Amino acid sequence: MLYKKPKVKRQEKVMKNLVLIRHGESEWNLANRFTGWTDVDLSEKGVKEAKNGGIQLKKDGFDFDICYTSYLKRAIHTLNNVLFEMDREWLPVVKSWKLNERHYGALQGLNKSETSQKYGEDQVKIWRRSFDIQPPALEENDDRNPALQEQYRGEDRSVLPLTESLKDTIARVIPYYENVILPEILKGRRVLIAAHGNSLRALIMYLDGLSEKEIIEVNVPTGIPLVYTLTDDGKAQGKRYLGNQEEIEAKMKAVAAQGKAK
Ligand SMILES: O=C(O)[C@@H](CO)OP(=O)(O)O
Repeated sequence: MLYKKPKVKRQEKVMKNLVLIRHGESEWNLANRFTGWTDVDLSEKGVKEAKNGGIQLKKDGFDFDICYTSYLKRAIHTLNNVLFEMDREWLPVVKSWKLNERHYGALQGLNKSETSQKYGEDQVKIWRRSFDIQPPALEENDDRNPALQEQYRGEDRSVLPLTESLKDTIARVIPYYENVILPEILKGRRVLIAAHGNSLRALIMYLDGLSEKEIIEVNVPTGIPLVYTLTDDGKAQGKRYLGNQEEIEAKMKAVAAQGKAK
C-alpha cells in the first residue's frame, strides 16, 4: 500500500519563548548612584554576570533570531557578552532609545543611600518605585538633557524626557514592544531583549497584567535571563529566571535594599 492515511494529531497550542535580560552590574550600580539615562559602562562584576547569562542560556539550549537593546552601553555590552558566549555575535541587533532605562531626572548621579538620609527612605521609595510620580526634572539647559545629546539627535525634542515615572516609561516601552517586537515574535522569531531594571519592569507589568500596587515590589536582578512562555498569540503564560533560585532571590533583595539609608 502506497498511501497511508496520516493519524490526525490533536492541534496543540504553539508556545513561544521571549527572553529578557537586565544588564549586568554597572559602575553606578556599584557606586549605588541613580543612573537613568547616564551612559555608564558595566563593572568588572557586571561583565562576568553578562557572560554567565550567556553561558546559562546556551547550557539550557536557548537560541535566538533577533535581539533588541537600548542606546545605553551597559545594556549593549551585556547583549554583546551574552551573544559572544552563545557564539551568536552575528545575530541582528536592533537598538532603540525606547528601551532605555527610566529617565531619573535630577536624581541622576546622586547616591541612593545619601538621598535616603537626606529625604527619608519613604520618599526615595516613592521616587524609585511609585507608579506615576516623577523624580524632579532636569533643567532644559542641563548638559544631560537628552535633546542636547548626540544619541538622540534624530528625535523630535518634544518626545525626549527630562524625567520619567514608571507610567511614562510604559508609555514608550509598550508601544515599541507591541509595534516592533511582538510582530517578530508572532512571525515565529525567537527574541532576546537586553534592557534595564525599570524598562523591564514596564514590560513585566504589561506581560503579567500587574496592578500599580503589585509592580512596586518587583525588582529585577542584574544579568539573569528571564524566560517568558507566550501563547501563539503572544499572551504570557508563565515566566522563570534561569539559574540558582536562592542567588536570584538574594540579588532581587539587594536591588530593593539600594534605597536604604544604611
Ligand atoms: O538607577 C537607576 O537607573 C535604576 C536602575 O539601576 O535604579 P532603581 O533600581 O533605583 O530604579
